[in-house]
Amino acid sequence: MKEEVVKFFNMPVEEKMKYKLMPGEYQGYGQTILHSQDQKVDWADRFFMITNPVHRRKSSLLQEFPTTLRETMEKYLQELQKLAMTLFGLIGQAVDIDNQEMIDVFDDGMQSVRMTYYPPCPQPDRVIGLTPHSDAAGITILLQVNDVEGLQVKKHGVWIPVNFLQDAFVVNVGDILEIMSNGVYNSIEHRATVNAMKERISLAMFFNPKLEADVGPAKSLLTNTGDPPLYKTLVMEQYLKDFFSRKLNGKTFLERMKIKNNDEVSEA
Ligand SMILES: O=C(O)CCC(=O)C(=O)O
Ligand SMILES: [Fe+2]
Repeated sequence: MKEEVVKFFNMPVEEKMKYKLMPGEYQGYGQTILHSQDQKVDWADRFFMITNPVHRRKSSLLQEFPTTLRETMEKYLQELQKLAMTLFGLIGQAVDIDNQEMIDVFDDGMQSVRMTYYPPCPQPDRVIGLTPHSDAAGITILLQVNDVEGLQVKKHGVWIPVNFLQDAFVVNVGDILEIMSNGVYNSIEHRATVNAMKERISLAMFFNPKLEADVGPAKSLLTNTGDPPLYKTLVMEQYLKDFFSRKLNGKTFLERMKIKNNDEVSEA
C-alpha cells in the first residue's frame, strides 16, 4: 500500500488532474484548504474519497486509478475494515457498550480515506501541514507512508510529536467515539507539521457509523451504567452535514454536541 501511495503522488500532474476536485465537491485530488481558520498556509496536496457505502463513492475516482493502486487499495480497505471492527468490539467492551450495538452502528458503516502529501518547506514554521482538529470519525487508522514524522497530538495543552513505530498503525479516537462513550474516551486533537528537508506522506482511513445510524451516547452504555447522556443525538447523515459546514477548528464542533444545563433533554 505504501509503495502505491508514493507512486500515486509521484505521477505527473496531468495524470493526477484526472482526479481533480471539482468546485463544490469534496472527493478527489487537490490542494484543499480544509476550511482552515488558521492564519498559516496549509502546505499539502490531498486526495479524499468516500469508500463505503459503495454507492456514495465517486465512481470515476477508484475506477480510473492505475490497476495496481486500485487493487491494493480495495484489499487494504477490506483488511482495515476487519481491524476496525475488532477494535470497535474491544473499545465497546471497555466502556460497557454491548457488542451488538457496536456492530449495528459501525459494521458496513460510512468509511473514507485521505492520502496526504506534505512537500518539504524551507520555512516550516510559516506553514502548517494540517490545521489542528479532531477527526469526526469513530476511529481513524493512520499509516505513515514514508518515515518522515510530523504528526503531533495535544496533551494537557502541549503539542507532543507522535513517533510512528515501523509498520505499525496509529489509531486516533474521533469525536463520534467520544460521543458514543458518553465522554469516557476523549477525541484527540492533532495537527501535522511539515519538514524543512523531506516530504511526508500519510494515509488516513476514517471509520464512521452507518449514515442512518444515530450518533449519540450508546443506548446500552446508558442502560448498563445508569449515567445521564452528556451529548445530543443526531442521525449520522445530519451530523456529517453539520460537521462539514463548519470550519476545522480544534474541537469546537464537539462542544456543540454537548448537552448544556439549559438544554431540553429528550429521552432517547
Ligand atoms: O498526516 C497525518 O499524520 C495526519 C492526517 C490527519 O490527521 C487527517 O487526515 O485527518
Ligand atoms: Fe485528522
